[in-house]
Amino acid sequence: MDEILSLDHVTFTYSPDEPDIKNAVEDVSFTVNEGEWIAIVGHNGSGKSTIARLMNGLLFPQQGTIKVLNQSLTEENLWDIRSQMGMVFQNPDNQFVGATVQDDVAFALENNGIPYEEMVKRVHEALKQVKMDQFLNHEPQHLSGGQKQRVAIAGALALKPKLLILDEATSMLDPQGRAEVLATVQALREETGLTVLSITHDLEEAILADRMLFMNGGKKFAEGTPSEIFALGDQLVELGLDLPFAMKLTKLLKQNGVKLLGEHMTEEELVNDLWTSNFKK
Ligand SMILES: Nc1ncnc2c1ncn2[C@@H]1O[C@H](COP(=O)(O)OP(=O)(O)OP(=O)(O)O)[C@@H](O)[C@H]1O
Repeated sequence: MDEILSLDHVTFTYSPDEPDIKNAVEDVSFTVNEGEWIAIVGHNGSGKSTIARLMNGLLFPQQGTIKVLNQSLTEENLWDIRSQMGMVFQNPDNQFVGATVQDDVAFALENNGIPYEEMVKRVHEALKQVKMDQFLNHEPQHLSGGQKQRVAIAGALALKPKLLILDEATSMLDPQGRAEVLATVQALREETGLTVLSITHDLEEAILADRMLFMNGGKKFAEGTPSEIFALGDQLVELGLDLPFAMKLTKLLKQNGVKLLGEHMTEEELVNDLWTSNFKK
């Protein structure tokens, strides 16, 4: 599998002249391979946003290396490397630059000097991929939060990035908007094999990833599949993370003597187990 991004023993401090202040990111290594969805989780101050800024070249580490497509990220190749990464941020209202949906998606293409016909084609394709092609001429203020984030994803996709980074991209949305955005990302992965890195507080989002990195106090506390990470159970809670709803309910049901075969991360799995273990004849 091709490596898209890697951090190798990366350490960063916002206060290099003050050794008493803890590093924001300390000795963190991980790799994102082509086609994977990696989720970085952790409570406030655990270093997630700093990692996002480091990956995007807004900050440079004091120690360690960051590679994108096997190229070390430096001030010289920053713009070239950035163009390979599509980023979607937290606030849907801060990301719109165009007066209409299509202007917005076209904006970065225009800045990158993409010829007009190619630009029109890419805008249509990208909006179709996020199922917003019927909104071409809509004004952003008339869209829901979920729709705005889908347009932001289209804006990133139009540049044909190697990696889509979602930086708390669902955290300001209502449950419906969040579900819409996550379904869009899942569909894109199935249809195009898109590589995704999401930075999130939302464990329901992290469950969808192939692998999770759990940050604590600037360090990588654990890395594994969602099942491996959630198997840490109470340790996660002690370190400030809430467990997914289905896991909490499974625990309570078991404590109350309800027969269940396993632990469950999703409501669907839990319902299936409840049904087979208790009602199915
Ligand atoms: N601009 C800054 N200047 C100085 N210290 C900072 C700055 N930004 C973050 N920090 C510190 O770096 C550490 C990691 O913060 P970071 O914002 O990366 O964590 P986070 O996991 O993204 O938190 P949150 O979920 O609240 O955004 C914290 O101790 C934080 O106080």
